[in-house]
Amino acid sequence: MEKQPRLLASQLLLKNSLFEVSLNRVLLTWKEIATKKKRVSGGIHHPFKVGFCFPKFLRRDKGESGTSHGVSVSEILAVRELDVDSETKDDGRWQKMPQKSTEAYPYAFTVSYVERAWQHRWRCSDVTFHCLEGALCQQWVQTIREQLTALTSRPKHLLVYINPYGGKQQGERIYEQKVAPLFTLASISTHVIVTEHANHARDHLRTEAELKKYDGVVCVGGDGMFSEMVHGLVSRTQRDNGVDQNSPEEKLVPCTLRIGIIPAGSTDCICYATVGINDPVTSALHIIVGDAQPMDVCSVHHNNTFLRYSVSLLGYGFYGDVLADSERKRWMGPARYDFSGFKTFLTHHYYEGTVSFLPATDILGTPRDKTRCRAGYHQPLFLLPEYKGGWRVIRGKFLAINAASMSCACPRSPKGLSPAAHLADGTTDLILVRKCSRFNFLRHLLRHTSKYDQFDMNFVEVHRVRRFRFTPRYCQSDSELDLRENGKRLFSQICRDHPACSCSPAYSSWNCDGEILPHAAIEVGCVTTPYNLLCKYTVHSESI
Ligand SMILES: CCCCCCCCCCCCC/C=C/[C@@H](O)[C@H](CO)NC(=O)CCCCCCCCCCCCCCC
Ligand SMILES: Nc1ncnc2c1ncn2[C@@H]1O[C@H](COP(=O)(O)OP(=O)(O)OP(=O)(O)O)[C@@H](O)[C@H]1O
Ligand SMILES: [Ca+2]
Repeated sequence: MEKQPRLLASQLLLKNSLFEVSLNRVLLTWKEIATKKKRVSGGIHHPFKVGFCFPKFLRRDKGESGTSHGVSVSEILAVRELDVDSETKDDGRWQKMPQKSTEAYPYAFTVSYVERAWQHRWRCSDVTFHCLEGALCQQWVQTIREQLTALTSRPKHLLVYINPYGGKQQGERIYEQKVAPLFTLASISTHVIVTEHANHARDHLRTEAELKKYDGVVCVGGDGMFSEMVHGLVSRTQRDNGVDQNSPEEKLVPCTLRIGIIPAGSTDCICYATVGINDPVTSALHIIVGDAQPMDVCSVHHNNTFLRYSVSLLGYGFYGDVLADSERKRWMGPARYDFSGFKTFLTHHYYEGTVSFLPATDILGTPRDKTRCRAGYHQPLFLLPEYKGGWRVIRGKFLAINAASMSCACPRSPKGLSPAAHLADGTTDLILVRKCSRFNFLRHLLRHTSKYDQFDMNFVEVHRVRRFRFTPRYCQSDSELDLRENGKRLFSQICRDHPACSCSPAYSSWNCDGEILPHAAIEVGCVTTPYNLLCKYTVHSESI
């Protein structure tokens, strides 16, 4: 790294030890100055004692002159002057300073910063430096504040929507107890809306919200809430730019606001697959430091009519049936998916139809790669010079047809439905699971929870695609495809007509990021758009 000119350097007291503290445009570092007489009790205050990974750029070396630490300026959350008198009043957190030290260093300031903890978790940590003079203390506070103000990617005003009914119905509590205090610490002003009904956030964003006042929007909830935000923002942007959403060929205009997710849902796959963990504090800290990550958005059409956008899973067959069944059991909370998953596994329905897809031949990388794409760990993608290939058509009987635009990693399956899917490459991984025995399907499902390859089975195939279409076999006319009206009627008719069909219904439903689509025949196009999530790392993908 290029050597940066020093902005400030002083000898300051940290707990009972003297440190050489230095600030440049990139790093704040503090290094213990060796003294003959070592401090007797308490140990120096250092936040990384208990085996944590170090923050970005942080080093802790123990050379001749003692321990040294560093934190990236981009991961400093706040700095504030401290009332030393109140600090030394024992609040259980700070130890009383020896009389000699407080007398000599009566001024202090505290720096709050991101500490990288275990398994992708981030935590907020504090370090307090004591100064000899008030002017020096103020100079440090002012200089660090100036550095933070210069970080233009950080949000200052956020519009927050809380779904009080998502997941375990803890959205409001999670926000008030874990997130709001961090936003206050980082001087972020918020306008908070607790939603009163489904689609409240979507409609407010689409029509009413004064978006100019905000640097980003935040949803506290699950994948369904995130989907509401995407629909509200994307629809508004297309309307404002005269883009016809009903045309499958139209290019989406990216919107300028970023969306942050505070996970408080049942699956939280969008948060988990991007950040690596579904942890509200981690997400809040990513939002504060202004991290961003573009992501793929698939638009789903039926007969030249726009249905929905999808950013994670479009699933027909197994995941569609699990969702349809689980919606009636919302009262069970997140456990509804396990219950309906078990039930759907036992019913073992397959669905006949035709899948046509346009393979993504102009990129390197396949769904069978061993690489993992999370924000911050992005594998660079390369454009191949020439685009070749046309549509491919596969007919068959499928237990599941899944299109994963990202890995879809979640606590149930930490590697996800398609572990090597990229976040922002304009493709989706199309996974076809053909009719097989219950035992084999169970083996396939179990592999989502282990290191074994779920695609390495002769009834499973996976293709990285730019577009795909699905037409169910018993699709007689387009008007007939309103599932809610015709699904049941067709089911009984087909069972009468095809006694060997094991009573599999003609249609399943599409699970589109946790919402049921009203049609079985769909056309899907995938594009990369900079709908940045605020809760991500800063590294941008080489998106196409
Ligand atoms: C035997 C254990 C096998 C476990 C296999 C686990 C694979 C789990 C893969 C999860 C993929 C989630 C994709 C994300 C979808 C989200 O856009 C959506 C909205 O939040 N969530 C769901 O649709 C929620 C979908 C939830 C699906 C849960 C499926 C549970 C299957 C349980 C099968 C039990 C068989 C037991 C036989 C003895
Ligand atoms: N105030 C509300 N009352 C009822 N439903 C709401 C309200 N606000 C939002 N919703 C709807 O609740 C549904 C579920 O929300 P959410 O995605 O937050 O939780 P989840 O379904 O439990 O989690 P996941 O999607 O991660 O599985 C969404 O479809 C959303 O439209
Ligand atoms: Ca993708």
